[in-house]
Amino acid sequence: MLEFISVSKTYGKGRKRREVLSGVTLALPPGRKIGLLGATGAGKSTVIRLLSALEPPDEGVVRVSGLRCWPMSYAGFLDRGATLIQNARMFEHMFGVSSREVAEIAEQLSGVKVGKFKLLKSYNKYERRFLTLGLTLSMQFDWYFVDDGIPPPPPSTGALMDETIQARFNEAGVVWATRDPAFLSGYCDAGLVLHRGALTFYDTFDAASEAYLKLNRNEGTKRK
Ligand SMILES: Nc1ncnc2c1ncn2[C@@H]1O[C@H](COP(=O)(O)OP(=O)(O)OP(=O)(O)O)[C@@H](O)[C@H]1O
Repeated sequence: MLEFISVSKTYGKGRKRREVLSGVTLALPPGRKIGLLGATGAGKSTVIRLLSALEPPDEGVVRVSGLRCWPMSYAGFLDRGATLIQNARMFEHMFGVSSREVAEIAEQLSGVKVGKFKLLKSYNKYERRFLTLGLTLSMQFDWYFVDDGIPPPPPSTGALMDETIQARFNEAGVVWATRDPAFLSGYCDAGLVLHRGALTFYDTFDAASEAYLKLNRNEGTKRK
């Protein structure tokens, strides 16, 4: 379970004050594929950062059972001044997994020729992006988060990367943020709708899409 208990989050002050979440309480069941729907600027990225613990709430508590991964496109967990195996050792330290296995999986998924003493900052940006994604997918988490999209996989190992993403996601809960419900239809089996500080869970993705589209239509009518 991943829970928000009376969670509030606000940016800015005075006229620039922007309340993204206003006292939200909800529980996300484990193992579900949850589409997070919100208009541009509604706060989807903020919700993803709160869910994945990259950012704390101003008020309230985020409670989780199981291991949370960082968002799929996040690279801030890497030490660019260290080698791949040194980064993998951090995984061993934090999660108790084998660093050798982590490094091997990351290398295989990335399709990058890894140098034993080569620091991550010495790879080119594509190689580093592929190694980052490889490390992210090197172990199984209980929750995954996608903000809009997954970074494009390397051409040489794209199929293996896609297969691995599918396998990891199948064994976990996923929260995937998008503005466009059509993009996630057929994949998600539950939904969250974010609108003006309120975040609502729907037990089916169709119900969430319908509620989201209705809110957008109403906003459109108000603006006319
Ligand atoms: N670190 C920050 N400091 C100040 N304001 C912020 C910060 N992060 C987000 N905001 C503001 O909070 C609001 C929600 O931003 P957020 O990026 O979470 O929305 P979003 O739904 O992901 O947007 P988009 O669909 O454009 O990606 C926006 O008004 C944004 O300007």
